[in-house]
Amino acid sequence: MVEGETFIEVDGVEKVFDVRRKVGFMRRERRTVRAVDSLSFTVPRGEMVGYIGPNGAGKSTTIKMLTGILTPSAGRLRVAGIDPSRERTRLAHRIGVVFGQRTTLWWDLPLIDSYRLMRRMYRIPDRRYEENLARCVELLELGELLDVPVRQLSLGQRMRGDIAAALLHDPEVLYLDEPTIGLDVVSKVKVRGFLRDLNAEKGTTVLLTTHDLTDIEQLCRRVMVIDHGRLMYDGELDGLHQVGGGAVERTLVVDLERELPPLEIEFARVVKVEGARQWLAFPADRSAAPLVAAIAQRCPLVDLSVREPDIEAVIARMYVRDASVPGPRP
Ligand SMILES: Nc1ncnc2c1ncn2[C@@H]1O[C@H](COP(=O)(O)OP(=O)(O)OP(=O)(O)O)[C@@H](O)[C@H]1O
Repeated sequence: MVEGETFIEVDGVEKVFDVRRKVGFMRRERRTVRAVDSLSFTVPRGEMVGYIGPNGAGKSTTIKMLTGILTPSAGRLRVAGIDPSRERTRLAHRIGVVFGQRTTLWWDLPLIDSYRLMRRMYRIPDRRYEENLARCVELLELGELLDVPVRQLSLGQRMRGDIAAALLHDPEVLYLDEPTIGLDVVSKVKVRGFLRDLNAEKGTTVLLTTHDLTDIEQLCRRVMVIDHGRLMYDGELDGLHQVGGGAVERTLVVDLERELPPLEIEFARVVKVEGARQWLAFPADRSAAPLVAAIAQRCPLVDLSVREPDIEAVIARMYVRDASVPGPRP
């Protein structure tokens, strides 16, 4: 398969769960949940795509079908030409998965022991294992952590350890489910930088699920939005920002040296004031730097932070959008 060729193919895929719920002492009610509904998209080899949506939208279910953990109720699914649920083991050698909220590492063992076990499980040739491990250790700064039991690692360290584990066998595609959840700013920057380099150097196809729009902004040109199991949007991130007729906003929170009336600054508006603290909303596609500079000219700043719009806010806007919004790609 060559670069640019379709690597992931999802065609009219559905996933319906049968759920039984206890409603009385003896009675159980049966109902079905359509977690994924008429889902179709393709991803070419080497692309990094954001896959976003509110809680319960169907993202994890999609990823589980792409890895072969779940079988679709209907439709056709192929990854590298393989039907995941039929040939899960064969596919496992070609994919890597990171679930941010769970670890694939052995909790009580030092990190390096998990890697050694994976080397055996995937039968990774010695040279490839050594090279990939060395690369991950260097770029993800794992050197000091290799002999530490996983349970003693911080969340950010553990996440970097998990990403390395998913890459030791050189997967052609990496599924990332919330890889930066709960990480501090420094760890987020490290993880994003690593993923960007991985994609650029190795051409790894990446499907990234996240609630953090900055992950998407910094890594993906294309974004797919899913809600109630259906694809609501598939296109450039910039297009998503315009959805709903107005750009999504970020918020600059400033602690001023003294209390002031709401600041009046071009392209920003004060949305809240509490003592010397003010919240200024500004378009998400503009830099905060000139805004900070303009405020600092009026009053010295004690502290500041920028809050990103969350995915829910972006999607909420999609429901009030006009008919001109681009729909799913053909
Ligand atoms: N094994 C299951 N049995 C029954 N219902 C399920 C199962 N797995 C998922 N669901 C339901 O399917 C829907 C989609 O769930 P899914 O976990 O795919 O959403 P998600 O977009 O990943 O959400 P989140 O952002 O909260 O992780 C939800 O209504 C969920 O309750």
